[in-house]
Amino acid sequence: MTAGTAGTAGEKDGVIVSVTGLAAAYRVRGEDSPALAGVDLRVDAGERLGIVGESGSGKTTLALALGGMLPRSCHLSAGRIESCGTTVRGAGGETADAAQLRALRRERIAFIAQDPAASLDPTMRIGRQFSLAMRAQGTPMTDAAIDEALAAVRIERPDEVRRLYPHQISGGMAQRVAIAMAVARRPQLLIADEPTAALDAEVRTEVLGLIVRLAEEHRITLLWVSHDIPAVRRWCTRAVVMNEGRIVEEGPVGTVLVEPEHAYTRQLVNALRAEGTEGDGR
Ligand SMILES: Nc1ncnc2c1ncn2[C@@H]1O[C@H](COP(=O)(O)OP(=O)(O)OP(=O)(O)O)[C@@H](O)[C@H]1O
Ligand code: NI
Repeated sequence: MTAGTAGTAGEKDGVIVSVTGLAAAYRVRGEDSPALAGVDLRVDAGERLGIVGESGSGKTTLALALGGMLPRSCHLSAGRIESCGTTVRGAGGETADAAQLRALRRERIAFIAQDPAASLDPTMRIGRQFSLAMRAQGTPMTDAAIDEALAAVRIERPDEVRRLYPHQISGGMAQRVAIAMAVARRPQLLIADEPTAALDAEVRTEVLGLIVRLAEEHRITLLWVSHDIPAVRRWCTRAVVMNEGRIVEEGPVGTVLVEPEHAYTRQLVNALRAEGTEGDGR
């Protein structure tokens, strides 16, 4: 539905995301299964926000809602979402229209999903899909510029990689290509949902560091959904902890993920201490 009040609103200075009272549920076999139960979230320009919390706590649902990317089975029952100046959902339930959402996703938000293979077209050479994606958003890139973007994510011999199909490169390299494409679009907001879950530990650390470096370099606000608390602590500026569809704790990473107040967060952090996996931030 479109209403006069929805659409591209005058963005308040420096506020990239503003969510209030957001409630969402998935329709499963005719029953509503709640996923978000009243979420308030504000993200300012230049922040790197980590969203952590146990599986099923609503992280992905929240991330998708920001870009109006939820599947049809999920409906929003309350709340307001403003992303990069677009009212994705107004408080009265009015939503941005398809053209506004397309513009938002093409020009201002980029999404890096968990599975790199899924975000690349298996039938097209890397260079061609890179070039088509850039042309689609009205900022075409030369092959030389694409090579530069690939080199920036530490792909050696980018001119060769550009000529390959996705199945001819490793998962780690495919993920780097996906990151290079997302960053080349120069979005205001980059949403990464467990972008490295499919990678081994060594590559994961490198790729995460790359995303953060590129986000800083190009002043891209980063929203990063992760189970990796030490990595969020190392690379994000602020963290929110979700539990059962709510944000139960938020603040600077040095507080929330080191000396948490909430019992649930403390349990997460203590579990890491017991495993001995925290400490060096990897
Ligand atoms: N497509 C779907 N259909 C039905 N229910 C869903 C769907 N996607 C998510 N859910 C449910 O909504 C709730 C929130 O899920 P969500 O995927 O947002 O959690 P998450 O924090 O991202 O979990 P994870 O860490 O496992 O990715 C969960 O109860 C989940 O089972
Ligand atoms: Ni998820």
